[in-house]
Amino acid sequence: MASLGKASEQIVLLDFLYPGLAPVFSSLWPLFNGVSGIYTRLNCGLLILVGRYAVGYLEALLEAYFTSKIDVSYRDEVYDMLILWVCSQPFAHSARASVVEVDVKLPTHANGSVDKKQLRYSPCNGHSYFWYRRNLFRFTRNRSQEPFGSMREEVTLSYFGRNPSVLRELLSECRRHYMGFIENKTCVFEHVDDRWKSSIPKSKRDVTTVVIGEDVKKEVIDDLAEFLDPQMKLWYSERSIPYRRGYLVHGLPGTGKSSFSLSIAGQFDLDLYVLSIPSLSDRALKALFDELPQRCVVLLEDVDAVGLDRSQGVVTDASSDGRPKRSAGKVSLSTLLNVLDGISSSEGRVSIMTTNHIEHLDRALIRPGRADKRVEFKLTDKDMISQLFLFIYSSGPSGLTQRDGSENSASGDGKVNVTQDDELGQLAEVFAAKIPEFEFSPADIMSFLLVNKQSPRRAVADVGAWIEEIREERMRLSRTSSWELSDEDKVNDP
Ligand SMILES: Nc1ncnc2c1ncn2[C@@H]1O[C@H](COP(=O)(O)OP(=O)(O)OP(=O)(O)O)[C@@H](O)[C@H]1O
Repeated sequence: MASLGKASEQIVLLDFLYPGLAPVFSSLWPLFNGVSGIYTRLNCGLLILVGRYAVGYLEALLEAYFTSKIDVSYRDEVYDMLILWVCSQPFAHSARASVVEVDVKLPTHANGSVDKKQLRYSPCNGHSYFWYRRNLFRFTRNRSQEPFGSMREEVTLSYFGRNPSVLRELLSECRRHYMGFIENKTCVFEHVDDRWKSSIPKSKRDVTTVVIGEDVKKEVIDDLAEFLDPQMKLWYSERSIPYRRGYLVHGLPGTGKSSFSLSIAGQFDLDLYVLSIPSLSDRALKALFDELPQRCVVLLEDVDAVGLDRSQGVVTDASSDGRPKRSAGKVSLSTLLNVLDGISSSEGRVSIMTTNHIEHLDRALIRPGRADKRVEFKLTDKDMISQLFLFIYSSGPSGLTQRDGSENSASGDGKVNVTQDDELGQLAEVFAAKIPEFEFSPADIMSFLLVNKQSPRRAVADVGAWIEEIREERMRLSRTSSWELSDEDKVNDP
């Protein structure tokens, strides 16, 4: 009796502190005191259920009438903007549930160094609350697995208030943060199945660093500058001409086709969307083209891998003129033709198709309108070789020059010796004279020069031996492939 009296005193006290909750306390009291009969337990269960429902109801009420929210599409670049900002905020580091990744988008320090393999934490699978400009926000991110194994994310940003402009302010801040991050970089998008995903932004590559014939370079750049002129869009629309421009860049491997595409995207401050034709299906190609933004460069690599049955739109091993096709891709020619000049194609789009085998392309693909200009990237001539030499050994904008510690060094005292510009010019000429024209690609020459980047004199001295080495290696490779071919013939030959 004494304990019951004490209990009711305490319940009265609790009721005083939390008015209206006396029935709840009196139901729970026996449980805390070990006097838990069946009715008490039932009461508790019921209370928990009602409590849960009430909390859910209150949450829904709060969300419906007192919060503003924005759903952020995982497929959109704004997702990258938000996540980049979130990762830089203190609340991201204290989230109880988070995703950890090696930070591949780490900014490089001013001196060019990077802190290797830093970890990046971002809240995931739950809510995170944070304050921004005296407003309380909630960041919700949930990951789930899609039927075909790919990951899907749902991201929502909400704010406890009814003014949606506060949310937009925060997103503008994320955008500013992101724009600072991609300054002087080219945003490159690659495809994951039928979705675009941004990859690490690449430092803008100056067009002068891609050594091709100056006339070819100038022709393309002038043409593109004219096309992208703000007045041009109107000019095209007044004449009902689709506002698009297409280039076909062909040449042997390693002649700079991809590098040039990246550099012109950077030069005109356009994003680059890269499609590797051999790895695509018709469905994915259509979906990806549908999602291209206005004013961008879309790079279609290895278009010779496209299937060539134009009439049925199915992939076969034969070209439209009946010739056997070297290799058939999963993308049919009809689909590629359709997406290139379909009605829904994005305005202001610049497409660059690259191929190592122009002779395998169907005429329909390279007709004007789809490929307005054809550009051939050639193997190196004397001029290109000496340009590559000067490009490697001249001092860059940072003032960093090559050092020459070779035995032939002018000082001869073992000290590092910087080659003078006029001497460098002479060395470039000697170097170019030693290499036969149109035998090596710029990539071949670059790889040799990079090995000798500390010493232009050693490069000049060793280039003869390198040529012999490459020729022998090519001979060996061609013998191996012809043996493989004859083995295949034997198998096919009954
Ligand atoms: N003309 C060039 N000027 C400067 N560097 C070049 C040039 N061509 C190739 N390189 C260098 O060689 C490498 C490969 O070049 P790139 O990928 O642009 O060639 P590609 O023609 O696209 O080759 P592929 O046909 O095999 O895709 C790059 O690192 C690039 O810097």
